Amino acid sequence: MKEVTGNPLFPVFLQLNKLHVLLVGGGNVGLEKLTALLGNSPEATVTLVAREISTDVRSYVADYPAVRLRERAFEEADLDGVDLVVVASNNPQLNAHIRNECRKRHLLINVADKPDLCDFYLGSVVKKGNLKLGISTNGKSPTIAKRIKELLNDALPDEIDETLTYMSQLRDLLKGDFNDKVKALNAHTASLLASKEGI
Ligand SMILES: C[C@@]1(CC(=O)O)C2=NC(=C\c3[nH]c(c(CCC(=O)O)c3CC(=O)O)Cc3[nH]c(c(CC(=O)O)c3CCC(=O)O)/C=C3\N/C(=C\2)[C@@H](CCC(=O)O)[C@]3(C)CC(=O)O)/[C@H]1CCC(=O)O
Ligand SMILES: NC(=O)c1ccc[n+]([C@@H]2O[C@H](COP(=O)([O-])OP(=O)(O)OC[C@H]3O[C@@H](n4cnc5c(N)ncnc54)[C@H](O)[C@@H]3O)[C@@H](O)[C@H]2O)c1
Repeated sequence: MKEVTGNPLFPVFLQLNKLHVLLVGGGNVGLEKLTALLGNSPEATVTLVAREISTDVRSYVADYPAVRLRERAFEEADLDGVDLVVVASNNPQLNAHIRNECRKRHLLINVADKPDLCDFYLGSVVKKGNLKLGISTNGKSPTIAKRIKELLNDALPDEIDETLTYMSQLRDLLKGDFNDKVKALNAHTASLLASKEGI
């Protein structure tokens, strides 16, 4: 069916542990974005460039050896060799400049709190072991995204990760062709929606 609601966002889950992220800005918002990146992908390579890097950022990255700090102004060469760009500076002209440079290089960019300058948004994240849910409100209300995260965090049992591990083992054990496997896996999980306890 054709999308008619005016929400064009396409969700993906990036293997950030294999990618190099440039983060520009080392203040409060820079720290928020850094926490979001490394909280999900502790092994991500992140280069943080900022004129001033806060002490909070410095103490946070102490546990992340793959983070490189560069305390200086942004330079265009910072975009060389990176896969993704996140900007959290307090300088609107700089934000717009980096956004334009990224467009020329076909690099995807997020400018914190500036939806018009973003190719992608960060989402609210629910994590239960191998289960990860990304929540977006299409930029309408990050506060509601946060509330939905809290709601789902409480609603989903922690044991769901055991179920995922069990299902993964079961999949490896199943014989037969692809269709038979899918049927068996569906049969095993058919009752899960019936009760929350079942998960
Ligand atoms: C999910 C999360 C991830 C993260 O930031 O890591 C995130 N914002 C979070 C929180 C949050 N941000 C703001 C508040 C204050 C309350 C409020 O203003 O609503 C709160 C709530 C709080 O902190 O309690 C301020 C704010 N944010 C944006 C604007 C501009 C605008 O809306 O126009 C303004 C106003 C700035 C101003 O007034 O100047 C824009 C964006 N923020 C997004 C993501 C993207 C859309 C995500 C979506 O579709 O839902 C988008 C479009 C771009 C982006 O930044 O990626 C994180 C959830 C934290 C969690 O899960 O706990
Ligand atoms: N702090 C918040 O909660 C909040 C909320 C909503 C919006 N914002 C907006 O987000 C932006 C960032 O907020 P913040 O609190 O992190 O600001 P901040 O002043 O703490 O940090 C800004 C960072 O940008 C860096 N920077 C500035 N010019 C630079 C350059 N040319 N090259 C490299 N780095 C440069 C600074 O050195 C600093 O590290 C601001 O525009 C602010 O208005 C902040």
